[in-house]
Amino acid sequence: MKIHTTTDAVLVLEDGTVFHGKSLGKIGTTGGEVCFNTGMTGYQEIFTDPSYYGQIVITTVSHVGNYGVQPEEVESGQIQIKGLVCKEFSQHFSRKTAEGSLQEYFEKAGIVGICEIDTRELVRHVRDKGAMNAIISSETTDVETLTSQLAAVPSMHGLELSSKVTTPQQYDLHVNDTRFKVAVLDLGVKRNILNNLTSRGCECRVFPYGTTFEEMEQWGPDGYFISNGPGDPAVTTEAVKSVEKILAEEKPMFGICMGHQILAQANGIPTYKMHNGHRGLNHPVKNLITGRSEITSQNHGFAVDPEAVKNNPNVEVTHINLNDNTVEGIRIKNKPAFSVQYHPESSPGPHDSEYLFDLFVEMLEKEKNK
Ligand SMILES: NC(=O)CC[C@H](N)C(=O)O
Repeated sequence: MKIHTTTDAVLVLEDGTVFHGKSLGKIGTTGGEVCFNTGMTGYQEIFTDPSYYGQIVITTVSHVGNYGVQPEEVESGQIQIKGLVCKEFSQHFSRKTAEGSLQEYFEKAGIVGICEIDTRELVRHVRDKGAMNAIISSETTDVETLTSQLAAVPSMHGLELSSKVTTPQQYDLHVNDTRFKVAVLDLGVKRNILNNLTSRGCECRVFPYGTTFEEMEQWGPDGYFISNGPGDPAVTTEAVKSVEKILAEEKPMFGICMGHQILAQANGIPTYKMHNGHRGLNHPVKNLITGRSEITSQNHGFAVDPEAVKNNPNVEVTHINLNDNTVEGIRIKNKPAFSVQYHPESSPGPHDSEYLFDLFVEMLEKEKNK
């Protein structure tokens, strides 16, 4: 195995904090919003999840790269993170099915990162101070230069990013025995969400961000799926317009993460930026309908306003987060529409919540037989 040489690298946070470490991936400079993921496994799925577009990921797991990479573990066609921060970055990998090292994978994709950082200290800092922008460089360690470059990194607040990661053109996913036709509004959809739909007999037509309800409706779908995606949901307004029409026409719909935030907004419920988001595979959520709890996979930095949900006569809270009571799921009273803030497709993560895809299919069945 070819071992790549490392060089000094530096991480500069928006609040002036500086961490020194070693380079990983491509030698270069990169900026984005720092966020931390508390999962122990699943780095390739995380790095290719389009919802991470524009973000620098810190992994709290201390050892990254040790099981290499393989093509089946991608959630989209490319690496989406802007950069990686970790403690130990392993250039050696050991797994029978792995096809290459994470180092080569990053180099090929031009991804810059930094390792040999005290990630415990860094995560505590970000946890206490809240989400902020940062810059990583292995080209220069001159903090002054980097601080001035950091000023040009856009704030995640008010940033529309779905248009950057959505499919450029609509495409179809066929299944052998089509039970239902589902129109997917792609705000940055993860592959495993689509797999969960097709494996349940849903033929999907995936539409780009900005597609109107009328354009999707022409295909004659049985229901709609509104996907996850990066950026600030408050400015993902084109999707809100489509969902308002889906609701007005009483068409079945299911939304995940960004899709959940869009369904909330279509009901007049605003979103807000969290102090720190939820990112990892171990977030406890309670289903208020069944009383059962589930361990969920999460990746979001915004959430829906709990007061506005409570005061909305048309919306019911179906799931809450057991760590901080944030709203994790809603359904619309007397309409076939529901959504969750977390990721039932997991990937990576436990499969406790896959039942939500079954509920969607049951809903499609019920509506079709009406
Ligand atoms: N995974 C997602 O869909 C994330 C939604 C949104 N970008 C957020 O951070 O809250």
